[in-house]
Amino acid sequence: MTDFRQQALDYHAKPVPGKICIELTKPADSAKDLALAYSPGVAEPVREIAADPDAAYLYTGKGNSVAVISNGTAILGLGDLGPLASKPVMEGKALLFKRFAGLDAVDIQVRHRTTNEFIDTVANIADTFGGINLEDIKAPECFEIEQQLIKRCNVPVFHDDQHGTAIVTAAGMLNALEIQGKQLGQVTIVCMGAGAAAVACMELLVKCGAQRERIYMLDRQGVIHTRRDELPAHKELFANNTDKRTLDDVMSGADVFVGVSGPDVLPAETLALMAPNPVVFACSNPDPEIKPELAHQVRDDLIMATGRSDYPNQVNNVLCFPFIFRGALDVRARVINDEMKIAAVDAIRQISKEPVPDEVLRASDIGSLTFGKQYIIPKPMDPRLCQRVAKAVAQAALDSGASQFEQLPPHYQ
Ligand SMILES: O=C([O-])CC(=O)C(=O)O
Ligand SMILES: [Mg+2]
Repeated sequence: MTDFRQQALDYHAKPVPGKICIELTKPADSAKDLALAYSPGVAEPVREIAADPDAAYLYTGKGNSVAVISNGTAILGLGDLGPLASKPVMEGKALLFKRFAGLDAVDIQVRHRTTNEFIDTVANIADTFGGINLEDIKAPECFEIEQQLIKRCNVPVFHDDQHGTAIVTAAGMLNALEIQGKQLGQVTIVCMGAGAAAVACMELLVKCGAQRERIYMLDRQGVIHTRRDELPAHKELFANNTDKRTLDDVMSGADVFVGVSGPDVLPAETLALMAPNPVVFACSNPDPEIKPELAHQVRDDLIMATGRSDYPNQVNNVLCFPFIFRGALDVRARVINDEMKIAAVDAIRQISKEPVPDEVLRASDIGSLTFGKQYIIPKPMDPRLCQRVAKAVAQAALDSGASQFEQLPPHYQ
């Protein structure tokens, strides 16, 4: 374990500190090159953009760029550790944007006093980028922040921990339930955690057919029910009219557990209470709500997923955010709407049901992968994700009127 810690630190420190850098896309060797790149040549695109802001997509990197913006108030499942401490995660997101979707992401950490100050900061720089990916911002502020920024920005704004996590969770859940022979509309769901990811996951599952009355959400005080006082608006949405109060109460006979809370909060004895053939998504990062080894010891009929890459079934927003932005930016969508999110769910689901390319098996160091309990969702390095998810998202943007384009760009046709 210490060895892994050192490896992780060395990975980040050597040979140069950090995980990303900037590269030039144009020659900059001769005096002529510099005259074009900088003064006087640069004045020409300046005039074009001043006359028509859309010209920025033609003459600058705007259309291929995403800002990854955090204030460090909910870094993974680690908590509120401040803006600067979130930088490795935000650089990590930039690494993933580039590696999986060819997008140039810039990580930005914002220090602020009030929520409005954060909103103003992001709104004031948004035009620089093709899209804004909000990351690791705690609830309940994240809801207000995202809603205000969607209103104020001309480019798509997407809170990854809400919607990226929700899209991947919904895709994995629908596939897992299909394998277990259950219907989303009939299952009882326990959601441990009531933060950004929890609320968004449950909302998207409801849009996909889950029944709100069969969802039990828990925060640190236990089950969120209708007789609790002074619930914030986002918890009110999932206040259940029930006498059940504890995790054990709601886990008895439950079909699904979704953990988006913190490490080791699901005891083995509680897992044992679930209905036959349960689905357990323990998605807290980096440490899940229950260790897969322990879960499998307790029962052999479950489908288990975590947010980590070192276990089967990684339910992590990396399967979504690079591709949803790729699709959205490719058709210059103004927003990322529900139609685009559902299109991403369907595309991710479908890929895992098809034969897996050899390069994915090699990269995962696995001999074979077939749709089943150990493989409910594609691997992040599957090249089909970029082609298929981005295309589905782009098409949904066109069909739903979120894009100003009339047809898909040629590389999708
Ligand atoms: O970074 C990850 O692995 C997933 C994520 O967004 C989070 O846990 O906040
Ligand atoms: Mg996150």
